[in-house]
Amino acid sequence: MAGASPSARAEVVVPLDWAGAAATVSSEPAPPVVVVCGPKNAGKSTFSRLLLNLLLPRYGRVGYLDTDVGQPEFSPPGCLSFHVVDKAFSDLLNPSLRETERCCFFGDISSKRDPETYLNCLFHLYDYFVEKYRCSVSETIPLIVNTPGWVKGAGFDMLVEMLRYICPTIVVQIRISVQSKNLPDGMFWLDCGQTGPNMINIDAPFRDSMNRSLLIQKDSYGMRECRLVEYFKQCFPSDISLTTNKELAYALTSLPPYEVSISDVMVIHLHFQVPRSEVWHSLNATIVGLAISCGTTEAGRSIPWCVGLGIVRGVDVQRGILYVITPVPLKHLQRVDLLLQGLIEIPKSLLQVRGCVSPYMPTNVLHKI
Ligand SMILES: Nc1ncnc2c1ncn2[C@@H]1O[C@H](COP(=O)(O)OP(=O)(O)OP(=O)(O)O)[C@@H](O)[C@H]1O
Repeated sequence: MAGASPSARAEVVVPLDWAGAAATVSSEPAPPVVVVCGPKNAGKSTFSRLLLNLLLPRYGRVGYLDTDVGQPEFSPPGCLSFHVVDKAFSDLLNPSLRETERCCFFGDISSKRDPETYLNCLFHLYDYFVEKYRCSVSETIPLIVNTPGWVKGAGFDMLVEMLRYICPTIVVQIRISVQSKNLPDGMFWLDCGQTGPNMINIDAPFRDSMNRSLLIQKDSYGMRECRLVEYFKQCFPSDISLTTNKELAYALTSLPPYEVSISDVMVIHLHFQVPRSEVWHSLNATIVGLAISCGTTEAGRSIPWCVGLGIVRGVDVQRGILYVITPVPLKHLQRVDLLLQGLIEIPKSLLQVRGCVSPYMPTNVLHKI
């Protein structure tokens, strides 16, 4: 299939080396821990989906560690998450929201701003996987770790840290024809002489007539917006038709919000500081991570688990109440004691609806409740 043109992209292309790599991984004697890495848009997510579909019939359940905060596979933007998947992908080309087993809200679309916290979230999720799915033979499941496409500079350093921590049994590296954009060949994260995992190199799926990789650029901004729109659509039963963003914006406006007493929650600003007197106002018309505080782990980390996202659609400082819209079920919300504010914004398409004053702006937030 080398030489396939990207115009065929409505259907997944499975080059021979991809099929071979997936077959090798799925025939490993023990459930593998596979890290998929390579430059941006090389096909890491697509290959990971293909691999997951191949592992499922044998294992029944496959763990998936979603580490790309810009374009997560199963969660809204800003999250790192761990999933146990038991249903194959019917669409290999597009991500789909699924319930997470564990999620950390990093609150930004790139790890650049705070690599240390990013890595701590990732290690925390991996520790969870190991504790729950590697300690007892009967529970053991394979794991796919799809990594971000930032493979140079600090992005490379983070990938090295990630690989050293996870110690995968297989690394699948996707390479493109511009060698300078690829990761180094071989076990680049290990010191000389150390033994490592099985390495498999495959090529990006599309090539031009000169055999150069053709990368399909994605509309990352648009995809993030869609992700958030899809996420907040879950506030409504699936049989309610919300085909346009305008319909969704109206529906969100008329949805009775949860009332959260300010005294019951603590606010953590993840990537900036806010003067004490402005903390509550700063939440208005923002997306927050709804999280549950936890004690410090054995590894010395205290990263709260996030149960989902919410839109703070109003703040009544005098009554000490926040008004929050979220699709998170009440049983999980009852345990939430932290609001994590990052830099994930309400999609513009929900804020700037023609013929409708934005439901989230401060002057207009409370009177419809
Ligand atoms: N085998 C394939 N067949 C058809 N389309 C593909 C294939 N692989 C990738 N694509 C398309 O190429 C684009 C990039 O692929 P993908 O999202 O899998 O790359 P990625 O390496 O995960 O990107 P990122 O670095 O942004 O996470 C997507 O639009 C995807 O649908």
